[in-house]
Amino acid sequence: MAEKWVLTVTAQTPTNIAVIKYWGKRDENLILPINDSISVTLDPQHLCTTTSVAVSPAFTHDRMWLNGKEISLSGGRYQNCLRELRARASDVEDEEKGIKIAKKDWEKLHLHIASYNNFPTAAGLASSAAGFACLVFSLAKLMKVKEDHSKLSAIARQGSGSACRSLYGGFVKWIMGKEENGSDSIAVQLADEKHWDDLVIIIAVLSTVLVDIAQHPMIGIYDSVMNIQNLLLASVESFDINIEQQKVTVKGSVQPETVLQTVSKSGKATSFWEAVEAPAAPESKSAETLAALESKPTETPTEPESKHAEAPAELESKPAEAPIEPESKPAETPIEPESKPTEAPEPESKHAEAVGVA
Ligand SMILES: Nc1ncnc2c1ncn2[C@@H]1O[C@H](COP(=O)(O)OP(=O)(O)OP(=O)(O)O)[C@@H](O)[C@H]1O
Ligand SMILES: C[C@@](O)(CCOP(=O)(O)OP(=O)(O)O)CC(=O)O
Repeated sequence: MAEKWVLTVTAQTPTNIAVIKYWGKRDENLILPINDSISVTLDPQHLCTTTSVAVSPAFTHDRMWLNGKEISLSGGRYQNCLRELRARASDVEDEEKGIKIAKKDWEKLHLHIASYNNFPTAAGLASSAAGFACLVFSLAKLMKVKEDHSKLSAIARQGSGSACRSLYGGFVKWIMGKEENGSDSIAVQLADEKHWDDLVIIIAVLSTVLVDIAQHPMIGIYDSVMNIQNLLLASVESFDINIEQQKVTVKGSVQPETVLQTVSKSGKATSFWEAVEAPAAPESKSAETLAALESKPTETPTEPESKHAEAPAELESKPAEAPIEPESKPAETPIEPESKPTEAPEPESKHAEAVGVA
C-alpha cells in the first residue's frame, strides 16, 4: 500500500431543536431514551457542523480536532460510533489515484477528523447533535457504509441521543424503541423541510463585543461610549471602559458591525480589536464563516431562520493526495499525513476572537 495518499470526505450537518424533548435515558451506554421525541432540523446555512474525515496509511492513530483544538477520541461515545462504522465499512477503490482499501483494512487504518461548529459548542444549541450526526455521516461516506439513514441514525444516537434526529431535514421523530440492543431506537422523518416552509426559528445569543476607541482631542472615550449607547439604546446592556488600553467592552445583543459603524459616524478612528487566537477550520470557506462568527458573535443568532434544508449534505468526497498544505487550508492540518502524532495542529492566529473599534 502506498504511504502517501489521503482519502477525504467533507460533510455538513445542521443541528436540531426539540419541540417534544428527549429527557432521560433507560440505557446510558447505548443512549436509549425513555420517551419518543420530535424535533425540527435547522437550515444548515445557519447553524451547522462541518466535518472533514480522512484516512491514510501514514496516520498512526485516530485523532480528532474540534473547533481547531485536538480532543480525545477515547470516550465511549466516539468509540461506539467508530466501532459501529468500521464494522460496516466496504471495499473502497479510486483507480485514478491508485487507492485501494479492502473492507478488512479499515480495522487497521487510522482516521483524522476535523470538525467545526459555526455556532457555540456545549452551550445548549445541540452541538453534539450536529456534531455526531456529521461525524457518522461523513465517516459512512468515507468508508462506503451501505446503510440507510435510519441505521446511521442508530449509530449517531450512540454519540449523542439528539444526533439521530439531525440525519433528516424537516420534522423528525426519534422513536424510543423497545429492543435492549437499541436497534429499533431510530429517527424517522415526519415531514420534510418544505412542509412548513415559512416557519422561522430565532435563536438569540447574547455576546460580548470588544471595542477599541482611539482618544481624540475633542471627544473623549466616554462620549463615544454614550454615542453607542444612545444609538443602540435597549440592545446595549452594559459597558466596561479601559481608558489605558482604549478598549471598550460592550455587552448586549448588539451587532459588532453596527457598533463599528455607529462609532465611525462620530468621527472617531474605529477598528475591531486585533486577533487573539482562533482555531483552524475544516476548509477555507468554513474558516471564513468561523472567523465571521467568532469575531462577530452577535451575528450568529440574528438569522437562524429555519428554511429546513435537507440534512445532511456531503460537500466533497474527492480523494486528496498528501501532503495537504495546512497554511492555505487550515482545516486540513489534522489530515496531513506527515503531521507528527504528538503535535496538535497550530490554530490559525489571524482571526479575531473578540471584536473592537479604534
Ligand atoms: N462537531 C462536533 N463533532 C463531534 N463532537 C462534537 C461536536 N460538537 C460537539 N461535540 C461533542 O458534544 C459535546 C457537547 O455536547 P453538550 O450536550 O454538552 O452540548 P450541546 O449539545 O451543545 O448542548 P445541549 O445538549 O445542551 O443542547 C462536546 O463536548 C463534544 O464532545
Ligand atoms: C434537552 C435536549 O436538548 C436533550 C439534548 O441531549 P443530548 O442529545 O445532548 O444528550 P446526550 O444524549 O446525553 O448526548 C432535548 C432534546 O434535544 O430532545
